[in-house]
Amino acid sequence: MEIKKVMVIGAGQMGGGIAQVCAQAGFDVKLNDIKEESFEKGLAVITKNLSRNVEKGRMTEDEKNAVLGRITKSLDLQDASDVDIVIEAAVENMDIKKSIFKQLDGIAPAHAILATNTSSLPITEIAAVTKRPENVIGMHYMNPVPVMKLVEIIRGLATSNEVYQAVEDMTRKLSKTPVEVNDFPGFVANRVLMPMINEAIYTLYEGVASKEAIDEVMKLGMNHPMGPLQLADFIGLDTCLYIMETLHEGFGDSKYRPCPLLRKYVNAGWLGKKSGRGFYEYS
Ligand SMILES: CC(=O)CC(=O)SCCNC(=O)CCNC(=O)[C@H](O)C(C)(C)COP(=O)(O)OP(=O)(O)OC[C@H]1O[C@@H](n2cnc3c(N)ncnc32)[C@H](O)[C@@H]1OP(=O)(O)O
Ligand SMILES: NC(=O)C1=CN([C@@H]2O[C@H](COP(=O)(O)OP(=O)(O)OC[C@H]3O[C@@H](n4cnc5c(N)ncnc54)[C@H](OP(=O)(O)O)[C@@H]3O)[C@@H](O)[C@H]2O)C=CC1
Repeated sequence: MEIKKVMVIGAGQMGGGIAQVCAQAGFDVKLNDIKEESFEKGLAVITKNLSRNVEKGRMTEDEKNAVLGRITKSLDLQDASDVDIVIEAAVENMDIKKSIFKQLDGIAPAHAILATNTSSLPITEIAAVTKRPENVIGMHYMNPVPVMKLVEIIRGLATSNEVYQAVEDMTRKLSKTPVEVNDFPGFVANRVLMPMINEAIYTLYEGVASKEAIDEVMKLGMNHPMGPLQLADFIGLDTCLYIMETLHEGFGDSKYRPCPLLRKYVNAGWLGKKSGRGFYEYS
């Protein structure tokens, strides 16, 4: 199965990054969002990232323009009618993802792979709303996508070997490293990472230390590139909360209960870096 044409759904921090790395690897990419404004915002970030590559001498102006030329705007899911793979990176909400996959199933060609960048939601449940569960798979990129090497590839219960292989081959073409995991809430990355972030939030909530001190301990003591609260802001506090809820509900174990402070911040609209305020403030 050869993949040439790609559609990415959601032009946010992840969708924009996925579109960028696909276009850089030579794939034709349709970048879809519900709002034109969100598409433009996503494209502006991609342009800025590519311009930085030009400034650093890693790419010529012509190469940058060629990459941008491979990305086209889409505001309509009907544009999936001629693609080989769709990579969905809309918001982390099961109802929204199910609605998108149901529609895509009626639009995308029969051979097309329907992949999701979900950070935690069960692939098998998303696949079940389609008539092609064998073509549905998790393709979980890490943030920031242009920098991070890992793609966690998650097989749903019915995912075919051929589809798994095609997604693994595509991952290598993007110069990233695939790691295969099975379909359990949070997969591996967020099963391990997110309880640590949630515990750091509890540590702040219970007054054990200041936010700066908690981040400093983990950066200097464990050599993490970012402290857990800074990382939570970077990921998006809404996404962190959705992931904790998925773990809590999926395993039914109280050890995954989201910290009330995390919920409070999300309810306040403090979503982290993307909204200008989370544990820290951003200008
Ligand atoms: C929630 C999920 O489902 C899964 C997840 O993604 S969890 C999150 C996983 N990601 C992480 O844990 C990231 C942790 N943080 C880091 O690795 C680093 O802090 C970082 C790579 C983000 C920044 O690195 P840094 O050394 O502090 O900063 P900086 O020197 O500015 O950047 C390093 C490089 O990354 C690039 N970069 C940084 N942020 C970027 C972004 N948002 N987009 C594109 N490129 C970026 C910079 O241009 C720079 O490139 P060069 O060295 O080639 O010039
Ligand atoms: N943040 C992270 O570190 C990581 C996130 N993920 C996953 O990637 C996905 C996206 O996260 P992220 O990029 O951070 O989120 P963002 O909030 O940055 O982006 C989501 C984008 O999807 C758009 N969108 C919402 N609903 C639809 C829809 N029905 N159709 C098309 N576009 C839609 C939003 O538009 P608008 O703004 O107009 O509502 C927004 O542009 C989530 O599933 C998340 O769990 C995976 C790995 C890491």
